Amino acid sequence: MTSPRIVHVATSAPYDVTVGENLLQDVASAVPESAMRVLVVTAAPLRRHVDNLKALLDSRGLTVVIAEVPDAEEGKSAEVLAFCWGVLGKSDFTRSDVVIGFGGGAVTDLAGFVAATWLRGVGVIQVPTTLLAMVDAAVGGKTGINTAEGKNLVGAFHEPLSVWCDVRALDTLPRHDLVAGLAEVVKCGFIRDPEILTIVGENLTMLRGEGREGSLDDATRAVLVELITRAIQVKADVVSADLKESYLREILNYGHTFAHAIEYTERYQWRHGAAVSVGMVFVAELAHLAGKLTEEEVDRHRTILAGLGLPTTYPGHRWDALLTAMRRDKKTRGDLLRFVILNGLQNPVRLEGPDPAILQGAYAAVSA
Ligand SMILES: NC(=O)c1ccc[n+]([C@@H]2O[C@H](COP(=O)([O-])OP(=O)(O)OC[C@H]3O[C@@H](n4cnc5c(N)ncnc54)[C@H](O)[C@@H]3O)[C@@H](O)[C@H]2O)c1
Ligand SMILES: O=C(O)C(=O)C[C@@H](O)[C@H](O)[C@H](O)COP(=O)(O)O
Ligand SMILES: [Zn+2]
Repeated sequence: MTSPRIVHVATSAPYDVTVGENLLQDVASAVPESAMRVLVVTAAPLRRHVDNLKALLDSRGLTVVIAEVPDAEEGKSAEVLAFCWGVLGKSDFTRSDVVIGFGGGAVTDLAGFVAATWLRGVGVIQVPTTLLAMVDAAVGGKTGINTAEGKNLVGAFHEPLSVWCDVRALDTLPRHDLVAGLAEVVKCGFIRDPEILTIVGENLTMLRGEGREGSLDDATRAVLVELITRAIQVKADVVSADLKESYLREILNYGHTFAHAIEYTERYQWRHGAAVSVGMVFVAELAHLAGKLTEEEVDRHRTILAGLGLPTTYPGHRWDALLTAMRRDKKTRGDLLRFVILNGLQNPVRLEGPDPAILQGAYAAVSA
């Protein structure tokens, strides 16, 4: 890769997202001069990378505290949040100190919420290390945790100071996690950027990466850099126009009403991206039954997602549990379920209070 790609997020507190290689020195340099202490929130699989970052932060004379939290969704809990507050308190963190989120989307969601809540808000630098966190979770300032009742039910909008996507981190990412991240990339293709669908469609075998061992090859990395940059651009444009999700931002939730219900029902044993994949097929079917998408457009969802090796079906006979979870979705207003659907590709609209018969019909269409 020649030079890093930079996407600017033009909110009222603007920041840059950098996509490049070997960025740890840049991350260390991005900690503001005013900071004395840095809390790095991370999970066990990232230990080696974090040790390298710590050495760079140490050499800047910063006091570095590492909070290693339970991996994946287990880290997004009130107990783990309180653990991080305890670490910050015991280390005398002040408002000029900084949190770094170093890991997948679960870590960046938690780290962002730790920063949002400590002393009512300190700076956070996000260093996403999964594809999904690079293209989505670390960008846009949505932070939060899960509760016993559902996914992401508690959180805050708290934008990062900067975001650093080091694509070399993807060399150690398990193949199924890379593919899960592609679901959010494809989402950006369906809601806004058709070129994403073309690029993914032309490189399905390469992106699926069956039998791949070790580092990504240069060709795959180049395709990923293009897709990562495009997906971040979609998100940056949307959150720059509507940070707090008054309406437009809801389009980034395409497929998520059903997806979050799957994650909750499955006790978070499904990866978020895999659930989003099924969720997009569900809303595509819903849009078809509402007369907004053609059969061919629904098939395009299935072809591209299944072509990447992502799931497109979910077991039948779980409707009651799924519906209960969907009612807790943040787009719900009172008793009115609201879905983001497509009225033609790249034209997201809202479907409010759909007839229960078409909801059941869409479920039947994705049932295995
Ligand atoms: N805030 C937002 O806007 C937003 C957007 C999308 C998703 N999310 C959230 O993000 C989470 C999903 O994120 P995810 O898919 O990254 O899952 P994840 O954070 O659970 O990470 C998946 C696994 O990959 C490991 N890992 C991370 N980087 C690695 C690396 N470079 N090499 C090897 N292993 C590595 C993790 O430790 C974990 O075991 C969900 O909680 C979802 O709700 C938030
Ligand atoms: O940034 C957004 O806005 C999104 O909806 C992006 C989603 O991919 C992401 O999973 C987000 O965490 C969902 O948020 P929620 O508000 O539905 O919890
Ligand atoms: Zn998502």
